[in-house]
Amino acid sequence: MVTEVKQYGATFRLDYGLVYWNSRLEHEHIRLVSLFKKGDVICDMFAGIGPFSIPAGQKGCVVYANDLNPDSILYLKTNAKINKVEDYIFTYNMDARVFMQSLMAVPDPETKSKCQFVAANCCSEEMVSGNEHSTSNENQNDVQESFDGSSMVNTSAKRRQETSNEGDVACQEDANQTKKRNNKKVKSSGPLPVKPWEHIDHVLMNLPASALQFLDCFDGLVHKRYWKGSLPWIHCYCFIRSSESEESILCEAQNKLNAKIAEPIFHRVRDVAPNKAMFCLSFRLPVECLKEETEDHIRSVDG
Ligand SMILES: C[S@@+](CC[C@H](N)C(=O)[O-])C[C@H]1O[C@@H](n2cnc3c(N)ncnc32)[C@H](O)[C@@H]1O
Repeated sequence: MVTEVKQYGATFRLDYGLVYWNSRLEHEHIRLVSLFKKGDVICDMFAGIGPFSIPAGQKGCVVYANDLNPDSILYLKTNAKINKVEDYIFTYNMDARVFMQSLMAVPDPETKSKCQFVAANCCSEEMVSGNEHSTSNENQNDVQESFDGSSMVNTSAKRRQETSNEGDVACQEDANQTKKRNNKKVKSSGPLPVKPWEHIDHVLMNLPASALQFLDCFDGLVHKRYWKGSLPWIHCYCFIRSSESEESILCEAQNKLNAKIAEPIFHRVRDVAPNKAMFCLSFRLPVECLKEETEDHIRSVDG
């Protein structure tokens, strides 16, 4: 049965028989979205019908939202329209691991001509001065679920400060750069372009029964050479049973990442059974997870 529910001013249409919905997560949805800033790039690996993605879009974040269930994606698209944030939310229907790998793949120069064609069809009027993809305002959403790289170039939010490859990727953005960026004149009301392989602010992993198992996809996912600014926050949901501890979960996460997590934050979301609670483990992606390019790869990508 199709029904509508409201959370923090957003409306969600859904069919309980076809998609996941849990009203008891409302506080958690609000808590996490309150961490996002306007213009942030969000990657929602297990988006469902959008209880994180929709309010993030309402905040002016650009969201790459994925779910394996095609019905979830249908309702997510519907909900993006109902809440008038379809320009900010880009939907994908695939396994979360494949989604992340595709999203973070640096486009190959061999596909460049195709990329430019896609860019010409999708780019919302370009937005900021000096953007080499400046073009028309048509069919902005036609590039959803396309992973040829340039679709991403033209579908998202804010510009990042340029940092040298040797620079400290984990450092905070320079305040002046942020101010300059915010002062740029925006012709369109939609989001500004971003390349996800250059910057993502937050990755959401709300699949508590198995999200930890997906952390291995971050090992070597981010290309050090192309990344700009701070490394992303990963918010990975999990269950902790009475036989387990935060330390054992952290150990599991680190094993999957193949890197040590500095300053992990465990947030208790709710008790789901007498001996089982849902937690959110948040941490910055460790620098050790970054991929160093080989000389051959650099030559091939740079042409
Ligand atoms: C617990 S629900 C969370 C949905 C939403 N984020 C929320 O907070 O309500 C997990 C979602 O992950 C999706 N899912 C399960 N396995 C997946 C996979 N391998 N890749 C992508 N999505 C998956 C399910 O279809 C479901 O919508």
